[in-house]
Amino acid sequence: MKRIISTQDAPEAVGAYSQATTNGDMVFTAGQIPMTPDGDLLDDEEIAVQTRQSLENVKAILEEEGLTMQDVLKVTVFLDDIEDFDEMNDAYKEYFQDNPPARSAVEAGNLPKGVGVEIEVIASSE
Ligand SMILES: C=C(N)C(=O)O
Repeated sequence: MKRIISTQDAPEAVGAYSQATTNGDMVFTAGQIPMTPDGDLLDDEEIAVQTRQSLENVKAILEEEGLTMQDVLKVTVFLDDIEDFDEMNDAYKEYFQDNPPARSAVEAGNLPKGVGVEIEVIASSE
């Protein structure tokens, strides 16, 4: 059965979605943008900073469900500008050093709130 995951350690949704959902096994996070849990938008920060905040939000949501970044199976990274790929990737590596999950990284352009990056993951407790 679908269950909503919610934590105050990640920013509230900026639209009509939940921070994450689970069926008790798989966890699907919403795309996390570089916004602090207090609601401060880091859209003017460099892409490395935006990437780290997005991944900190992912981490907090997973922790709410008792999972860690090691439990992530798949990541999708949406970039406003694919030219930011290398900078994003360098910051990203800090969170996934060994046995990194599968990942897709694409230029989406015009991300919500004018941010440079949005990151969503699928994780599993199994
Ligand atoms: C930021 C989002 N994840 C959204 O608007 O769907």
